[in-house]
Amino acid sequence: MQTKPFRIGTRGSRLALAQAHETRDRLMLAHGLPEEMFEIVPLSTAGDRITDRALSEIGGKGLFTQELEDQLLAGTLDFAVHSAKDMATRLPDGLFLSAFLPREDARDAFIGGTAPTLLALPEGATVGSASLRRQALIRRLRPDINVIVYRGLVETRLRKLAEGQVDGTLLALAGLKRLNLEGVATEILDPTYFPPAPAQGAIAVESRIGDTRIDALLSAIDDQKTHEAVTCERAFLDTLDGSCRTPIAGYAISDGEQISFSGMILTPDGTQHHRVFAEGRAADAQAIGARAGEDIRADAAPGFFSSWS
Ligand SMILES: NCc1[nH]cc(CCC(=O)O)c1CC(=O)O
Repeated sequence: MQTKPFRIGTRGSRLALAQAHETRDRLMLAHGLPEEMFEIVPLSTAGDRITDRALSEIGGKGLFTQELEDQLLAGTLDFAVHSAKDMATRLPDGLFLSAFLPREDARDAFIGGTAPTLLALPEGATVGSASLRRQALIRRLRPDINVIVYRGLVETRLRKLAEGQVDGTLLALAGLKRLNLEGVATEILDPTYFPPAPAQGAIAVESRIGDTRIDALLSAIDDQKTHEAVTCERAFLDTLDGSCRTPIAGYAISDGEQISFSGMILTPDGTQHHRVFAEGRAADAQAIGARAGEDIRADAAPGFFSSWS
């Protein structure tokens, strides 16, 4: 009988803490365990400390996860809770994504200052986003808009908007909902023309391969449909580029039997894009995503990827 509390690693941002708490609450409910059996351990990561440069410039997704992963491997954490979207597609040896919580709304939200919708913004308006996917999608729809790099916590970005530094910004609706801030959204973007990032809206739990005690704990809260959808989207991303240096969107829906996937790649200036659609058995989620990545790569002209540099 386990007596020491399980140690749950998380980043220290309000969004990360909300996600760690949701995971803990689900585990308490699933196993009938008291709160004292879980200790939430917030850690500051390099990605949290460096907020003035684009992620793609400073080394990508690993910056948000390395401290947590080091402590998982050292055994000082039992598992870590992450936004699945922030996870690199290749994890350090010995670790895996063991569970996914039921997905929150995967769509992007527009938060407008000077106009309520992206299309209603005045000519030449400034929109803040650090995501290459959002930047490219904005430029595709509104080439006149001046897109500026805009990083930091959800709260910081909303403050800059309130101060008038930008005319609007984009955030994942999922993050806003988890912070009880969805009321700030002035438009919810249709995934058909503004497709979300792979794994957006999903919470992933990372743990050690072969830790059967933790596997048994976490399997009770794993949502199979989310697991399948995110597996498909991450396989697509991995086939194209596991980092966050390229504008890539991917969104899958699984009903537990069948999965359907749509993906999109863009040039950073938004002038060119390609789309792919795929469907098949949910059990083949990984292969379907990987195949869709190969198909879209074959469809793009040879110069498409090299023009990104
Ligand atoms: N890259 C930061 C990040 N990682 C996950 C979310 C939102 C929550 C989610 O997608 O699950 C955000 C902020 C945002 O994109 O608005």
